Amino acid sequence: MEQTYALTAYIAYMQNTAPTIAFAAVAMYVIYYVLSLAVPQNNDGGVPYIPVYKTMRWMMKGAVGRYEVSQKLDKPYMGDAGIVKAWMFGGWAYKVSKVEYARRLFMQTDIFQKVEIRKLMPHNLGPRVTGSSFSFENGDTYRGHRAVVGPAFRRSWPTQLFKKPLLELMDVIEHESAAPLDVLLWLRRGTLDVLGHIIMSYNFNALSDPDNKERAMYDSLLEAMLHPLYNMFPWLDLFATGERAKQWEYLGHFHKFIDGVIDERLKMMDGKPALTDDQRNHADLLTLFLESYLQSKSGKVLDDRGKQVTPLTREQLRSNISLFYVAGYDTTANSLSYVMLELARFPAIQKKARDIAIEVLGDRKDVYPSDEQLKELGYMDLIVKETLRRNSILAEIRRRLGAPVQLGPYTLPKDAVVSVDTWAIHYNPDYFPEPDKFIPERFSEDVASPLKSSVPFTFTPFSNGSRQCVGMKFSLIEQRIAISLLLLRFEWTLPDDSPFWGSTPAAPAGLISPVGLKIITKPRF
Ligand code: HEM
Repeated sequence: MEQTYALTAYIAYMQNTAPTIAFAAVAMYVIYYVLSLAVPQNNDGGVPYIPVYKTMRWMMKGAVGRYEVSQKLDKPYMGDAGIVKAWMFGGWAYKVSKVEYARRLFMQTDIFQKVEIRKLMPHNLGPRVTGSSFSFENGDTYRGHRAVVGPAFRRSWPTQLFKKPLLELMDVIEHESAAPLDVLLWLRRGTLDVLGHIIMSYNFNALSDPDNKERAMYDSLLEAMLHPLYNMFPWLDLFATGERAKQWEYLGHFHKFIDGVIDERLKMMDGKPALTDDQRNHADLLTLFLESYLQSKSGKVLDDRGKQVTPLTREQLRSNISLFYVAGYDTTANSLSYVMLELARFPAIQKKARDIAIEVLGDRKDVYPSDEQLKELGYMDLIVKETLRRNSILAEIRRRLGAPVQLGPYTLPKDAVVSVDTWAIHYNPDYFPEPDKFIPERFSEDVASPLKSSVPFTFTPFSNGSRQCVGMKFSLIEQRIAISLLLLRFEWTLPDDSPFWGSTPAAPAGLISPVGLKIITKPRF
């Protein structure tokens, strides 16, 4: 009887206290976890670090601007070390701002390897979009992808390829010019229509049909990929609900959509004779990519070391096409938005550029550059370069260490994630004198140009070395044409009360874009 009583008392005691014990255990674990985040292990020789709560606070601030983050958060912690570590992708990652460290990251590709982001964040939605595509592979797998994907980008880019969507963009901007233009919105739609056309002759109708389902899904997916909170704590995707759960569904739709286009094109191309040079000049990227894929199936494609390439799987074909969209869409739209912003802030440079466009193309509404005329519009490239120096779209160019690396007094451990901090370098007065000034001529080939930048590996909006952006030429040509047309068709300025006169609100990380930018556009004809 006594024993039964003791047992009942013990069970009652446990029932009352078990939740408390469990809660205490969880709380202790959380405290331990937070502390372990806050103080990184010193296994690198004492690289300075940014406390987690500070990074979190800045990430949660919304559109504060990358310049502010760089100057007020990164710079003070980095000091003279030229390196700092901060919490990202669920762990501590390094950022470097010394040109010597950056040079090694770009050139020593055997050690500074591309981050295979699917392995780093296995539960996260972002890496599923671009899957096993060549941007996230290393070694032989990368070489195989590159051999098949490369020819689609190593081609001429006739101006006619861009004509229809870019002229449509100008007409839409004219139509919208009664009120200040939501620059990012319309340039994103315009560049998506260019991309759809050039990648796989698909018309998203992003300019003419704002409700297009594919575009809306695709925009939402991109937003999901770059969400700072999910990139800081990737495991949150295990508990995706609401909008995030919907974005997981969009991923399935998007993959199915790309698969459908590939199937149809393969059916059309399989067994057909090889393309002529003229057909190749006017073909879309998908055609060139699949031509090369079909050749790899007959064992005709060799990588840069002369090794026969294993044909890509269907999933890899789809992943590479998805990558072209992800890599080429917002990057160019954001860059063009910043060009409009900088030329609004600096009307004398806008006028100089317009005079050049008029001299080359004539002062009429209905002009469009020929391939020959495009060569004479090189000043637009200087504007794009200076714009990208001041507003680098990819704030960080990231690698993972295949072996321990000595950088100055520090030894970074194998597997550490290291990135080049483009904003810190682009605003360093040792590399770019008077960095706050907007001076396109610093990128001129003329040695007498003022404040010329001449230190190698310091201007890297498109990265550097063998992993430099493959779409750079394509993007520069698209921007050269778009800027010339904008200058001919419009004059533009910032509203008097625009916050962009004094600062540049933008997302603090990920792809940098001028959030909320409005510009007054005045048609010239
Ligand atoms: C202003 C526009 C653009 C900017 C600023 C930009 C910037 C970059 C940067 C910084 C990289 C990273 C390379 C690295 O990790 O070292 C990259 C890679 C890449 N970009 Fe671009 N990009 C732009 C436009 C485009 C366009 C239009 C396309 C294609 C349609 C494109 C396709 C790619 C691809 C496929 C890669 C992966 C290359 C590799 O991993 O080897 N990009 N880009």
